[in-house]
Amino acid sequence: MPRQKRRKSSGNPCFPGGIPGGFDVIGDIAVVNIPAEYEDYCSEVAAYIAGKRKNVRTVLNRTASAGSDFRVPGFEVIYGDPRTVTVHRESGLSYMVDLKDSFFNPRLCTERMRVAAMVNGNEIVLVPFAGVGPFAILPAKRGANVYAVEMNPAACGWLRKNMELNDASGSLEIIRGDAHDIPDIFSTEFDRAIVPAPYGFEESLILSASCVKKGGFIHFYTFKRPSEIDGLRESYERSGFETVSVRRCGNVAKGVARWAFDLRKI
Ligand SMILES: C[S@@+](CC[C@H](N)C(=O)[O-])C[C@H]1O[C@@H](n2cnc3c(N)ncnc32)[C@H](O)[C@@H]1O
Repeated sequence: MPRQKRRKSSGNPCFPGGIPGGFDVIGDIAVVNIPAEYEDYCSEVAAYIAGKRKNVRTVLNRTASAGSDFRVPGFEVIYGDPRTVTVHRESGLSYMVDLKDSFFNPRLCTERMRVAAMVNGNEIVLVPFAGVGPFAILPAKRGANVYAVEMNPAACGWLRKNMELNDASGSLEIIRGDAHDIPDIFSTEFDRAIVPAPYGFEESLILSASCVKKGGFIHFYTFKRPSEIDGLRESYERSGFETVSVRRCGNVAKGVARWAFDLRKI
């Protein structure tokens, strides 16, 4: 049930510069992470968001960080319909997701388009950590044969649903499994791997790349401080990768950003 307003206030007392940390809109659900010092203002935050984004029917506040293996945070409903299932539209495709059981990050939309634009229709592409499918379905729609690996059974269910919703069934195979087992699962030599690894999964670069052919590409996502990037590039080179490009794509914590490394296996 929507949470009761704890404190009455007039006007908009909190956010002359916007809500700290901002908010995400996934389909018609807004997700916010209200800092402790503002927790008395949940109703005002929700009303502010709903006033700014007219398509929003529900506002969820994160109550626990996405610490689990499946990267799913805890939520409380602070505005509107008490529900967590929605359909998000991105790059002409639809993604259905239940935010209480599966991860989805709308902030990576541009990044997904950037990478998918590099994929040729005849490629075989590996996508570990596929979630509900945004990194996997886009290249499948470009005609590539995509193998998506995801460990969360609920996310696999949504991935299947989204594959059908977007008419990508002919070019996408879903493997429910642990990305650590990739070298044992596949004997395929992939042309490309798109690896949106969760925080701390550095080993998934080498594991995924072991199934990519020489000259093939790996798009690897990692969370680092800017001062670590030159050293990382050198360590990737020592491990047999050429860094084609590296770009920063979003801050995740104070001083820490998400980085996309486009690597070529030498
Ligand atoms: C950072 S999210 C990326 C999800 C998706 N690619 C996206 O952009 O929305 C990580 C995903 O990896 C999955 N995951 C976590 N550990 C895994 C593992 N060892 N093997 C396979 N999938 C895993 C989680 O369930 C989650 O869906």
